[in-house]
Amino acid sequence: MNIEKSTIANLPTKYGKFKIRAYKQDNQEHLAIMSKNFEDIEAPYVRVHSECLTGDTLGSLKCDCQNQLDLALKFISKEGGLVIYHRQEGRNIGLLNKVNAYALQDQGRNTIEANLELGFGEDDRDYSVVEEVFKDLNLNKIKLITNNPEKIKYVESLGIEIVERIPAITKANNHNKNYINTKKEQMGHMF
Ligand SMILES: Nc1nc2c(ncn2[C@@H]2O[C@H](COP(=O)(O)OP(=O)(O)OP(=O)(O)O)[C@@H](O)[C@H]2O)c(=O)[nH]1
Ligand SMILES: [Zn+2]
Repeated sequence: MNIEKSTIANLPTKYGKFKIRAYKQDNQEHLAIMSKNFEDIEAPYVRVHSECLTGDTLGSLKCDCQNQLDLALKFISKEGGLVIYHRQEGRNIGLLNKVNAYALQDQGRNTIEANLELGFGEDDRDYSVVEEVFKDLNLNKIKLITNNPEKIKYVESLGIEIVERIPAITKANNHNKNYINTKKEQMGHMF
């Protein structure tokens, strides 16, 4: 696999001081956001956060992404570990298609039905860059922050030991409760 990686730089944030390294795979650029001391931890906390421009940047209430990112960065800054910011917008259908999916959701489709109606799978993400990040940073034992059983399965398939799973549950609102319910009922997410 052809992966290009940056050198490591400092990134002071409102959450604390992190180090960052960018990874480029095909046309997607991803980021590892690491707490200062994570190399010294036997099993660091890891969050794989898939990009959601509408949530992460604009504060959309249609999903729980911004709250989950906020939770992960606070937690990792305090407890040690890393967030992999995985640039696969809209479960990897891209921003334009996600907006089309949102328009279908405005007409009553749920998050899965909208994707299928547009000719995509319910979740088209590919996590192969995550394997490269784990190798690059010598991670073989982690504590994974997620509700998503697919992420757990993927990490375990790499031979990485998950010593603990930390739920990424945040407060729901009127706009995202159906979305969260669909993830729970139809995608097996552990809420
Ligand atoms: N296609 C599509 N993508 C969405 C929608 N809402 C959020 N997303 C994308 O879904 C991804 C986040 O997925 P989630 O299901 O919230 O969470 P997860 O990463 O699978 O699982 P957790 O680790 O438990 O948070 C991001 O890439 C978002 O852009 C939607 O309605 N349609
Ligand atoms: Zn979102």
